[in-house]
Amino acid sequence: MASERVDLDGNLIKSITICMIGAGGFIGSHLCEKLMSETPHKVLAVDVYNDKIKHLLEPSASGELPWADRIQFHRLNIKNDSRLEGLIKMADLTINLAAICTPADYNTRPLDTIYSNFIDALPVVKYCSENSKRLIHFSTCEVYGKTIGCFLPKDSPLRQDPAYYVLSEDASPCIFGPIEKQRWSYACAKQLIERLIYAEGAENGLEFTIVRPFNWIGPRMDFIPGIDGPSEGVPRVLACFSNNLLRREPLKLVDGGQSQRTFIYIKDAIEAVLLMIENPARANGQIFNVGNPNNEVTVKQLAEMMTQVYSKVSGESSLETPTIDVSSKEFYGEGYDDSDKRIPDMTIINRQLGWNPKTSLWDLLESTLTYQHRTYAEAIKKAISKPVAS
Ligand SMILES: NC(=O)c1ccc[n+]([C@@H]2O[C@H](COP(=O)([O-])OP(=O)(O)OC[C@H]3O[C@@H](n4cnc5c(N)ncnc54)[C@H](O)[C@@H]3O)[C@@H](O)[C@H]2O)c1
Ligand SMILES: O=C(O)[C@H]1O[C@H](OP(=O)(O)OP(=O)(O)OC[C@H]2O[C@@H](n3ccc(=O)[nH]c3=O)[C@H](O)[C@@H]2O)[C@H](O)[C@@H](O)[C@@H]1O
Repeated sequence: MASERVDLDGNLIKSITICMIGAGGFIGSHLCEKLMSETPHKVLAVDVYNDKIKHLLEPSASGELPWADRIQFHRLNIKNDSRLEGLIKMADLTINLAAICTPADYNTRPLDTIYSNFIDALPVVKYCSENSKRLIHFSTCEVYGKTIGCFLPKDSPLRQDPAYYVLSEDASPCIFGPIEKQRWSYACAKQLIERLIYAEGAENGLEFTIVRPFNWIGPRMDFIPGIDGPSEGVPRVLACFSNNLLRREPLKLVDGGQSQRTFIYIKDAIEAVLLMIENPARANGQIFNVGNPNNEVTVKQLAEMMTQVYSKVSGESSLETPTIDVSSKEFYGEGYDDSDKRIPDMTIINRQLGWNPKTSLWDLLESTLTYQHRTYAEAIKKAISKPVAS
């Protein structure tokens, strides 16, 4: 099967070795799964954790692990480990996913956020450039910040004009709030590393691709507080709302849940990444939005849909008051701010890779919440029934 695979231009795809940094996270775990089950490529998986890829590293009960010789886990922190350059040299391609990327951290741990997203990524870029290795770097749709439209008067008809809100890689400006709104520490660090990578390409010939994910969601995203993550931790919205539904608590709508997002199923997004990996001639030198413009909702609508879907998959009735409003200051603390709306322009990824997302929001929530229920419902029940220590 594997030897007959061809790229978008009809050329045979050669097997390569990929150094994947942050392979133990949400996106990394899905990308490793895809590479193991559908391609002949080898992965040097780098992370400080491997819980989310354990099933790919250890034989199942039947003793089978068909890709055992194609994936190796290297537990290391890229902040301070001299083995990193050796791993990048051994690989044909490096994919960097490592980052602090949960909004609750941006305003409360701004230094860690900036170091993680800019300083810690510097050696990765440097080693790729010096050793003439290809780099796929994960940035974010947050580099666009706010839309131009949100600065127009509330009743301006221009707010309905896509020119004022669709986010295009080669045309949209990056609009952040003031420095005291530390929310933007993440977006700003990601923007600077994008500019550095772009400059390495322009001045030193680095072969790079930059990915800007737009709210990729699915199984294994983040953690459920108190079950497989800290009780006081605040994950991204999918896990926050899943946690509320599992515990039969109202879902918290930050500032009324009026912000808009487009959500894409992780499995659709991973197809796009695989196309980038296997079509370097079409992906090098490009910045790609990867999202699903058809799946736009306000956060409030997301909460309502998740409540309905969870009721269907769990068989439990929903609460009489399924949501409550909470201020951003109360929920995230001082210095929070928000992106108002995020619609990706798909022109470049369509043209270069012919890729389009497939899964509707309802369908992706149904498979994701089925997973959440199956994985966590029992553990939550046990945790809730434990007597609280006095
Ligand atoms: N999930 C999304 O929708 C989304 C959206 C925009 C951008 N991104 C970007 O994609 C990348 C991956 O996101 P994710 O959702 O998989 O996040 P994640 O937190 O699940 O994964 C990141 C992984 O990187 C590892 N890591 C962090 N610092 C490290 C270090 N110093 N050394 C070694 N490993 C380290 C973490 O342990 C974690 O496993 C990030 O760069 C993020 O900014 C993701
Ligand atoms: O996923 C992305 O594309 C990018 O955006 C995310 O940022 P954001 O979408 O703001 O993060 P979420 O935590 O998923 O929040 C989405 C929205 O839901 C709201 N929210 C979150 C949690 C909650 O319980 N209630 C609630 O109303 C937030 O205020 C925000 O408006 C993160 O910054 C990154 O993972 C990533 O770079």
